[in-house]
Amino acid sequence: MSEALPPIDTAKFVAAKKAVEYVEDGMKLGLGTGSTAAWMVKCLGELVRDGLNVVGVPTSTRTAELARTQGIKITTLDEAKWLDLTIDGADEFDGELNLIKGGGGALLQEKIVATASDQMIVISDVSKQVDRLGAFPLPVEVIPFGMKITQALIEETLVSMDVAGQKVTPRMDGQALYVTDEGNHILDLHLQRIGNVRQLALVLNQIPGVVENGLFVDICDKVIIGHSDGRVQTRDIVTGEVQDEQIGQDDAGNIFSDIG
Ligand SMILES: O=C[C@H](O)[C@H](O)[C@H](O)COP(=O)(O)O
Repeated sequence: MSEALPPIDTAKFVAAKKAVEYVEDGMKLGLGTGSTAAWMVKCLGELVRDGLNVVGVPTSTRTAELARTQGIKITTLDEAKWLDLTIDGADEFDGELNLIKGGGGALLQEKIVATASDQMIVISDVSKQVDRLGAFPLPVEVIPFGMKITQALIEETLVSMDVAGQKVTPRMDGQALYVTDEGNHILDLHLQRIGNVRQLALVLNQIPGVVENGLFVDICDKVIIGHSDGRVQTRDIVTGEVQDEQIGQDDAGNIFSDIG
């Protein structure tokens, strides 16, 4: 049964629907994490049930569970070795398709998987598009041992780099520290605006105790931006091409999805 979606879900759904058009039979796919990526997994599940043969490497236990319920074959990155395409969401993206990721805590596996892919497509609603990254708190995954020292070293580094804001807060899950799929914690860096994204990404990873940061630089090739009226815009950073189109509408102009 066709069902009209609320505006934010429509934007995510149409971006996801467009992204799976890039999936070809036989591909090895990185499956992202988050509410937008979940739409992509559902759209992919529909194609798989129609006979598409793909194997997916999930970037979190949440995505692995969803992929299984959708009937998508999954494997590990080590088994797959290299991937054709990763499709994932983002918390922010700029004009060069640099990203902030990790709002859902999955940045480490997401970065490993995207880096091990020929291509990364980001799917997003238009609200994540920014001139400069940094309004969204930058997640940094740190090991539990000596976490307070790691936090202090990050704060010192931010001061020395003169990055605006500089408040660092441990991510919580109720009363306890948030624990990632890898058993680590997350520090959220409230920076407001990041001047030199590339430099900050490199410097953060030099600090002992930091496992990975949520800045994705030179990893994303294409962004598909969904709008609540069903329009999608696809921007390719490699070719510079920009394409606009309309996705799935009924006669009354409602965007619909048969995907449960
Ligand atoms: O850790 C989570 C991921 O990086 C997500 O892709 C990101 O937070 C965007 O999630 P959503 O699509 O739910 O906004």
